[in-house]
Amino acid sequence: MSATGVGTADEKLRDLLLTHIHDVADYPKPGVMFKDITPLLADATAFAALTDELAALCKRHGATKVVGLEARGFILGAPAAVRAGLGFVPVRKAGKLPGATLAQAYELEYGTAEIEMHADAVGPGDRVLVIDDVLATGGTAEASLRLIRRAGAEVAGVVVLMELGFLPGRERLADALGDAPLEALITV
Ligand SMILES: O=P(O)(O)OC[C@H]1O[C@H](OP(=O)(O)OP(=O)(O)O)[C@H](O)[C@@H]1O
Ligand SMILES: Nc1ncnc2[nH]cnc12
Repeated sequence: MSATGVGTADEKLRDLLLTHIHDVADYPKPGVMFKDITPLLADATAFAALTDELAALCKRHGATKVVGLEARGFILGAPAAVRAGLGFVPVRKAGKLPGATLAQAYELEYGTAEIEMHADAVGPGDRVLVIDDVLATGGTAEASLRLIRRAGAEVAGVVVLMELGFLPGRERLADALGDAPLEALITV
């Protein structure tokens, strides 16, 4: 699906999801149109439909584990993992995990950030699907793929609820993805 497409969800699901994602102008900074998923989370029908779709994608992509990206990726990834019968692995912002970690720094629009994963959370034999709510610049997802590969696991793909198609996230992710798919349920 190209960045200008509508995403991989069918029309009925797309409409249900879009109805429950609210645009908030100038949050957290002037010029940003924030995509607020809290109305979707608060609607049992929409949240269940999203969880079912994400769980189906876990199975379709042959995942053995789900990685969720702090914090909204936890909210979407954890129920999908449970529904798919898979374990869930949190990738956290630096300094939040108690065990031995792998850390990966990445470039933000301005400055840098760092995420971490427990070093033994995934490994050889695992096929890991990354789930998050939004793909924007792609920096967070790209760094997560590097962590997964550094831990010795295979990347099954990246699934996001929403891709901001006017930003170059897909292009930024391309090298780290290799042959693995990037699937956005909705592209705006
Ligand atoms: O593609 P990128 O430019 O990397 O941006 C996407 C990331 O930004 C948001 O997370 P944020 O860091 O705001 O954290 P939160 O989920 O804790 O609010 C979003 O949930 C993604 O994880
Ligand atoms: N516009 C946006 N809305 C919600 N989450 C985001 N993460 C990065 N950009 C975002």
